[in-house]
Amino acid sequence: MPSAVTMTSVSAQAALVSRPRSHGITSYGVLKASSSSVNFELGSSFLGKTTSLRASVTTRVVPKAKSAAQILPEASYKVAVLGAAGGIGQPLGLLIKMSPLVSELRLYDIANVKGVAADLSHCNTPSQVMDFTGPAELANCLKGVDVVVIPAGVPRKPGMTRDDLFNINAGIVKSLIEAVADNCPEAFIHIISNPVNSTVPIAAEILKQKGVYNPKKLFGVSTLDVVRANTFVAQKKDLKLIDVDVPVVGGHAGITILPLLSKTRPSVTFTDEETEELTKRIQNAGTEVVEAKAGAGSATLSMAYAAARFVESSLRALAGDPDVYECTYVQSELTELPFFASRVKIGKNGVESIISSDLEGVTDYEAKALEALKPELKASIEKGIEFAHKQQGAAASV
Ligand SMILES: NC(=O)C1=CN([C@@H]2O[C@H](COP(=O)(O)OP(=O)(O)OC[C@H]3O[C@@H](n4cnc5c(N)ncnc54)[C@H](O)[C@@H]3O)[C@@H](O)[C@H]2O)C=CC1
Ligand SMILES: O=C([O-])CC(=O)C(=O)O
Repeated sequence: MPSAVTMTSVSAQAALVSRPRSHGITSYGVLKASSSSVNFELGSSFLGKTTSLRASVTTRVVPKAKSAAQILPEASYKVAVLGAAGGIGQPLGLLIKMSPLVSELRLYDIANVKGVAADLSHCNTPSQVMDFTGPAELANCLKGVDVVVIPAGVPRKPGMTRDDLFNINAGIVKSLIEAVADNCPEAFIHIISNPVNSTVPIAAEILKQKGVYNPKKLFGVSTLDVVRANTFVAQKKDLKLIDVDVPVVGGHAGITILPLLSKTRPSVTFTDEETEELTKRIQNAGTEVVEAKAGAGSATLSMAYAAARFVESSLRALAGDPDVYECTYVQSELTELPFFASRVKIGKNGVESIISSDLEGVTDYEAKALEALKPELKASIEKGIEFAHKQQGAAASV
């Protein structure tokens, strides 16, 4: 049975909830994307910092006046993590537990989740932690949630590509998405499980088969590519990290990861050698971690950080922040491919618009890299769709 370990402490909440001065949305500043179009002043975050974030997309959005309820938002969102006892799931649970916007943190895994939940529940932050083990408890985990994050599945070992995970992870994602479709079809769905280039199309097909597909609410989490690009560029160019924002488009594997360095904010120039070196490093950063871990898995901590940022952005969008932009892999008409990662504007109902300007006026290097990634990304998308169709055919013939 699912168990709930409640922690309620008004003082804990007061310690965490920031009091934004110029904007109505509470957030913990370090996880906020720096891709907003207005200047924010966030009050004290859980790290006690005041962070000012600069404009970095071209369209200026003027925030509307807020009602009293919006100025003091409550921790009111329910977030489920599927695969919560894993390498990503555990630190991700911790970071979500620290969010002042979350009222319930529901942790699901096929094993070992009870201990993770008991442990996290002792943190004196607003959310209630609940644990759910195994398929029999999955429906209860999902009912009524606002955001579902899926890091369930096996990670790479040295020598493997992300596509080598397809045979195991495709089936895991399929079964979890079926449960999402049955229990919380309105939720934002964040897919972390690799190969993201294929698992997102699988999820879309399963949701279609169930008659509940909403392309605005299905997101492949490619935030880690942006996080890495921002870090590496800031290091290379000796820039203040919080200011740097590099859009990363395409997909989430090898050459399909395309950082648009020419679109870096603040504007910065790169030599051809720097462009080549940074692009390759960003594309191979996952492999860099896989090799350093030498068989013990792939990126977990930086991934949890990136996923928590994407959750936080989604919750701010749900709470009415009019200024939420993230790069994410979604159904898209930006190119001839049906799924493509790019910067999108996220609102209460999911993707509000796909930002096309990042693909305009790119360098020759970027234009060539964009053409070069398309065949691989197309094949990965088709592989996912074909898998979902075959599964449907097999189910129908039983
Ligand atoms: N999108 C991205 O940028 C990134 C994606 N990943 C991917 O995330 C996935 C997870 O990585 P780790 O957490 O390191 O792996 P892990 O093996 O440490 O954890 C995976 C967890 O999933 C659970 N699990 C397996 N089958 C499940 C099912 N049917 N239902 C619920 N839970 C299930 C396992 O029990 C385990 O606790 C991998 O596929 C990895 O490639 C990793 C890093 C970055
Ligand atoms: O490299 C991997 O297998 C995990 C991953 O997607 C990343 O770290 O970007």
